[in-house]
Amino acid sequence: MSDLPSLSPEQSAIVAAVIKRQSYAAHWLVEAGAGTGKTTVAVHARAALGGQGTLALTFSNAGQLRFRQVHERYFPDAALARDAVYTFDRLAYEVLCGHDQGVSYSSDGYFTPEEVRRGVVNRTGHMLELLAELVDELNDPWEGDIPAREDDLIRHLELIANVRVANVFRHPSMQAEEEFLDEDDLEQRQDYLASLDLPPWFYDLFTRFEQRRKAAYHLVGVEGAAYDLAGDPKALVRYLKARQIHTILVDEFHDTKALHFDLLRVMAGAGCRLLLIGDRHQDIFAWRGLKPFSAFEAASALPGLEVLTLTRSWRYGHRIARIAGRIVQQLQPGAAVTSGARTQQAQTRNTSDLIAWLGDCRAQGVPLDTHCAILPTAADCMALQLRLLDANVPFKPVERVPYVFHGHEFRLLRGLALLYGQLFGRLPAFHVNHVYAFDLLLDVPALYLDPDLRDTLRHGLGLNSARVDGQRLVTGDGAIFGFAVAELAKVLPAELLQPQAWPNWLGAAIKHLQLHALLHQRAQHPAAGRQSGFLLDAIAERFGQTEPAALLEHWDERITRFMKQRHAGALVLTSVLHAKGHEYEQVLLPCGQAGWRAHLLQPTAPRWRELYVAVTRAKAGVMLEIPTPEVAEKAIAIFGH
Ligand SMILES: Nc1ncnc2c1ncn2[C@@H]1O[C@H](COP(=O)(O)OP(=O)(O)OP(=O)(O)O)[C@@H](O)[C@H]1O
Repeated sequence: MSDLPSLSPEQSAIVAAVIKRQSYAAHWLVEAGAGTGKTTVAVHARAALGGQGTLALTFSNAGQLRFRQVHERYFPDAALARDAVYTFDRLAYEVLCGHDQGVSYSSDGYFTPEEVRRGVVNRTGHMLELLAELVDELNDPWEGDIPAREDDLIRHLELIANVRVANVFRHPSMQAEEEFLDEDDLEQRQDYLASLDLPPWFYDLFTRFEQRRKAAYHLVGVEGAAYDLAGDPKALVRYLKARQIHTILVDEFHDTKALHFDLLRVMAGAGCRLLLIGDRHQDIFAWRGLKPFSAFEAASALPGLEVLTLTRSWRYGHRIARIAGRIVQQLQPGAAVTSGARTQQAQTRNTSDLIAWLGDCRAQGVPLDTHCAILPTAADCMALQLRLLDANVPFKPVERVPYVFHGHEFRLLRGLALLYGQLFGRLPAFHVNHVYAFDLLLDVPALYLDPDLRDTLRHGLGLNSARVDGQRLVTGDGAIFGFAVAELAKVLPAELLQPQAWPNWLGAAIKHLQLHALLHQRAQHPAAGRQSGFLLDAIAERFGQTEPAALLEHWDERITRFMKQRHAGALVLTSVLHAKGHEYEQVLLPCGQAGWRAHLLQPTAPRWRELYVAVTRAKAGVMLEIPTPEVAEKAIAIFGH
């Protein structure tokens, strides 16, 4: 007998509604809290419809994977076809490339299978080349306003992707040609870009990049293909008709942005019924370049919409449900609450010092791999790693959260320690990591480094060589490296050439080289920029305690030891964005400078939503760190005593 849980009556009622209604005008919106079984219901609805003619869509790859996993769990004998569940972008790619059946659905047929085979579709590498050329041209008359190193270009591509999904540049005022705009119009356009945290040069970059990409006959690649499909809606209609698709299931509906909703409108217009499933309080995307968009409001205008709900969480019991409920009330007073089973064991605990508590667990041999520390940003995760390293607690960052010693903050400071050694002491023994740090320093704008000199230094160190398996073959030569550092030291601002004690010099260098501003500018969104600045300060504080040459040797030895010692019982570490869609036995919420402190002390709607997502990942327990009475006062209102 299967030990799988059967659907609850309210879950079954949704599945029944979807299969009973025959009207093509009808759509359903299932608005339900975290852990209520939204994905589970979507999977069952698909199965009940027989699979044929049904297409499931998610926003993220993680969501698509989760849909497949739940399907496999419940229906192990009915393998899910490749084209049964797609992300919006993957669907668009399939439609525009006619990949499956050798058919081109596109109106002008510009992506035939033959062309796809010949590689007209861009990989990120092509896009970067195109962008690098463009930035080079645009930068000439503007004296290099647009940052141009490779990781800057990658970030520009991300920004371009964000404004695509927000449909920012499909707005008529954005499309008008510059020469037809008067000064007021231009000013409005700039204000609008600034309101999305986009730099003034972004308009030119985006529009020209899109023109070139299209002229070069290139599709965006899978990521971002939805943008091209929205410009070619008939292709989508042809695809739906050819495959006789009549029902679209959208899981993670809360992540649907303006662009995706445009595609849903096209699908509804083509006669498809939509089943939209989401939790409005889990909408936590707030990247640069995204304008606010409520998928739920947009859905409410669909003709023949029936709104359904799920009221009980199956992930966690009543205690965690109560915390989640209090957060929801902050966001939407009077909103229906999601309940949790009274019988389900769930603990909500707190501690004044999470790291000390973890250290105790470790000392007692308690494995920590069922515990996941969730933090607001990746920079927060990296700052927490410093505390964990200090306390010798093993940890494992998951998804795309980097190790702190691979981050820009750490590398920039390593670079400063090298410069100090060169100027006033001795250069530490050569280590290849020094070269990566040096590479970042070369691009600090406040150094005003001559581009030719920068190129020569990079070339000497192998930093311009081609990548092999994502890595460059840098030159591991201490003599060349010493020469490069000496050259860079010569162009430092005068204030930094005066001898000063190490920690004071470090502080002065951070200030004169405007590293906080640099990190802010590099971050994907303002909160991440702030946290990145805090992280820089936290590392600087530790670096300031040891003389530079010994400092780097000490850290390299420490890092090597840590990497060797990682083992299965390590604490999982992730950011709230990456935790979405996942569940963990125990969720830990650190509240130091890196953590949820600002969310509790200065809450805003986006912060409440992030806290809600973090809390609702827990199956069996939530532990909150309460380091100060000030935090305690606010925390009690939400987390109880
Ligand atoms: N009827 C049920 N009986 C028992 N467990 C269930 C039931 N429905 C769902 N679950 C379990 O509850 C948990 C949450 O389910 P699911 O992931 O489908 O919820 P969700 O609403 O999509 O979550 P999220 O809001 O995080 O996206 C899973 O562990 C799932 O197996």
